[in-house]
Amino acid sequence: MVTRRAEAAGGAGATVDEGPAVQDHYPADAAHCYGCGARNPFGHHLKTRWADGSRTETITRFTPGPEQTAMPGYVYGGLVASVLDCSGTGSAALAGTHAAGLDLEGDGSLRYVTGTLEVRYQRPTPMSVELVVRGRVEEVKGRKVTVALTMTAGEDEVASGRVVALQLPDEMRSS
Ligand SMILES: CCCCCCCCCCCCCCCC(=O)SCCNC(=O)CCNC(=O)[C@H](O)C(C)(C)COP(=O)(O)OP(=O)(O)OC[C@H]1O[C@@H](n2cnc3c(N)ncnc32)[C@H](O)[C@@H]1OP(=O)(O)O
Repeated sequence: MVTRRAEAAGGAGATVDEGPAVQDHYPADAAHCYGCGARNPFGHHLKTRWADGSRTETITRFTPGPEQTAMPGYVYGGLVASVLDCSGTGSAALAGTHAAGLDLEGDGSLRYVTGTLEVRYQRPTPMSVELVVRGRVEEVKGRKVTVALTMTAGEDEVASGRVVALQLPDEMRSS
């Protein structure tokens, strides 16, 4: 378990980053994703966790490097979209697995793909600063989960968006 205390997340002593990362519980045959797959040696290896006990808010962290530059000192927008994307599908997996009454560590995670990704670039995103993505689960409806996302760099909200994720159909899983 990773526990981090972050004043920025809700005042002194607020506890965030509790519990297991959903990506560590993806089935091995569905863990190759560039953004979030543990089995992709070239990917981001994002880790998404419940932010607190409410099971509605998630948190994902990523620090970009110089190879992800748009212009000197600032992050490529496609990278921002990619991090929001897999933060969204990870949040959907947490929410869908929880809604199905499954235990992440005992049963593993359900797997979701992106149906729709919306991104609003609010400010230039600074390089080499930890980006913190917070997800808010808006709806779990059948196989579909909608997640609202914000990305902050330090004190600044640099991007926001929304992911509609669909539980991976069995035929895609076996292909
Ligand atoms: C991807 C390759 C996997 C290979 C297998 C290996 C496993 C590896 C795991 C992959 C992990 C990647 C995680 C990282 C994120 C990505 O990068 S995923 C890659 C990008 N995404 C894609 O390629 C997905 C392409 N799209 C599709 O395959 C299909 O359109 C989908 C998304 C599976 C949906 O098809 P479907 O399951 O037949 O959906 P359907 O039953 O028609 O609709 C169900 C509900 O969803 C809604 N819906 C359907 N499509 C959409 C949509 N696009 N937007 C919003 N709502 C939608 C419908 O309106 C309906 O809503 P309700 O009426 O119930 O309210």
